[in-house]
Amino acid sequence: MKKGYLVLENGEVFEGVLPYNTEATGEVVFNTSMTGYQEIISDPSYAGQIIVFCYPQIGNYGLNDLDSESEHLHLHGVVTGEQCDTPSHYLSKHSFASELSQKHVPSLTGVDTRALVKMLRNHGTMKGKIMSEIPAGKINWNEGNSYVPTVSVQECISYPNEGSHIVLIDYGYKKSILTSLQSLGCAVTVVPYHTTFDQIVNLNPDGVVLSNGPGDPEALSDYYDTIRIISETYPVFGICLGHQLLALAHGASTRKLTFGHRGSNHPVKHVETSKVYITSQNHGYEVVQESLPGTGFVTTFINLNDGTVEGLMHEKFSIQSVQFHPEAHAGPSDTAYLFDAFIQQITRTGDQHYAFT
Ligand SMILES: NC(=O)CC[C@H](N)C(=O)O
Repeated sequence: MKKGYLVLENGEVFEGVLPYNTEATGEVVFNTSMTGYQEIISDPSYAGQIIVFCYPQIGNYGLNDLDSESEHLHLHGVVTGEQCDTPSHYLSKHSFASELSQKHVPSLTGVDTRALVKMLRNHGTMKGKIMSEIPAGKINWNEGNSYVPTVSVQECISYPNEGSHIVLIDYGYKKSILTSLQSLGCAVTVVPYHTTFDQIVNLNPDGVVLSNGPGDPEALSDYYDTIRIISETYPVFGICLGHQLLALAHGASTRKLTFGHRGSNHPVKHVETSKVYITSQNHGYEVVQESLPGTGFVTTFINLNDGTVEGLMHEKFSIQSVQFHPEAHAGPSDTAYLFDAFIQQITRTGDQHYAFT
């Protein structure tokens, strides 16, 4: 295999090998999950990013036909310590390396990921390039931060069912959000990120879910007004990017975390009950706690590692949101009950503020 390099914005270079010859540019982020690499690489929220896997060997149980979170891979690249090319699992259909090469995702392996992650933790997330040679001249680091249009559906897609009708606004939704709603009997209509309020009214939903998605939530500022009106009209549940957008739409602010939360074991505390849940997370931005007074939002969950906001509930409107992933995949399903709580909230009349406990 050919030598390759991860060249970082701060000038640091990490050497590895290129399983095949490709180049990539993206925001270099790390994920601490020990398992779940198939779900992680297929999560559309990673669009525009190069994922460094902290776990030393990736690929040993292969990839199957069930666990992908989207049909296409939207991430820009993958960095690993070691890739296993001889997977062993009864459901395995192909190897990690073959999935990446077939779907044209650049990867670099044989990298000292421990040193790389330590550096990212100290210096913060930064851009990087996977390259076959270290360039002599200056690198152009300008890359877009607006990946939602590339991952969202182009047209509405309906999934009929007997129960409540949920409109899922797609900023890059994970399949598990759809299946979590379907498993509760919900009929789901997935709609593009730019769907107008009137178009949503025409769909006559019982509730609206705002999905996860890639990039800086402020890149979607054109849609704050629509999101605010939707959330003042229908019961709404926001997940990750959806949570950030709800906060922004109601006047709160967001900011970038130094190195983000990406992994399958992030502890959060439910403020009202002090119960602790282990959650799946993948985000680089946070809702700023100090920006919440006056917005009508109260904090429902906090992250026990760094005290950041992990959940919100509106005092007046039927709005709940979480920064973590109740659909799990990859990760524990401790908070899967939140989908159920949302549907119960919709079906109860006159009880807008069903507590998420
Ligand atoms: N998974 C997500 O929805 C991520 C939200 C946002 N792109 C962030 O990184 O914070």
